[in-house]
Amino acid sequence: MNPPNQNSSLLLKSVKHVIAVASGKGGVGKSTTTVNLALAMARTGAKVGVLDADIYGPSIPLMLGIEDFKPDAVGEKKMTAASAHGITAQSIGFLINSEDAAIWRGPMAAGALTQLMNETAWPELDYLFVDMPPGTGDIQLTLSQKVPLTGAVIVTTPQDVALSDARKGIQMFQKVNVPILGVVENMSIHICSQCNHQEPIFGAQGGKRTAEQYQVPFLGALPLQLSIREAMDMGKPTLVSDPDSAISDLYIQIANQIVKQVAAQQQSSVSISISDDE
Ligand SMILES: Nc1ncnc2c1ncn2[C@@H]1O[C@H](COP(=O)(O)OP(=O)(O)OP(=O)(O)O)[C@@H](O)[C@H]1O
Repeated sequence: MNPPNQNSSLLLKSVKHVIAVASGKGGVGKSTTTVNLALAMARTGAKVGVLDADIYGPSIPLMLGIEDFKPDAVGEKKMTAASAHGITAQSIGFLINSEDAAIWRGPMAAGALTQLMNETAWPELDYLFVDMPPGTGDIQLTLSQKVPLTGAVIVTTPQDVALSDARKGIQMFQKVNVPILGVVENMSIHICSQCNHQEPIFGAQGGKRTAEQYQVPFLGALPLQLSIREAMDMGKPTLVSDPDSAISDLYIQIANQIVKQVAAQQQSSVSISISDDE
């Protein structure tokens, strides 16, 4: 058996683990979840970065309040990344106009993204989260093959249309031997900011059922809550604006689950390589 993702053509020497965050469907809260999980992980003392590879809607500069950042050259071939709230961030949005990128064909977009990853002067990082473009087409497939991924986290909402796309995402990563670290169910339940009434607007437990169906870990659920959106729009994600809240705690729990899954993957790929050598 082959070690996971052995065809990766990019090697990031300063980055220990690269984690893709993907969703089959757009708008399910992939970027929001990526940013908050990265900040949650940084709170545990890990060195964390985020790469915004969502060419159709690079939103991480806005979410981290760093829209005006412009990378500087480092030597002849590399460029700096931004830093915000204790994490490192690089975005396709710092370099190109998203309206131009939206019409790029698959190979061009995948080429630009792998170049962005390779030509950034990343500091030493324990985890680099890659906010993938939504969907499971050529761009996503090429990225999953070219980037040396430790694993993928799938973000979904609980309704059927999002779940069916999330399943396609799981299948895509499995096809290229990228381990699924788990499924996060976002917008799981709506909590009213006035009366705290809880309502499963998009259905209940769909992400959990999908994880069970594919026998991959269920990492946790996040509510649909006004404060999460408001914090993001201000460039101060919940982990920054309200670090001791129940919501921040949920992100921290999910981040801890991811750390555990990464460790489990490392162990299983070590044992796969050992048995390969025999
Ligand atoms: N749990 C949540 N509660 C409230 N609002 C949320 C939640 N998650 C995301 N949002 C909001 O939903 C909108 C879409 O989120 P986001 O941009 O993270 O989605 P996405 O899946 O990355 O979208 P795209 O695929 O278009 O890039 C944003 O306005 C964000 O603030």
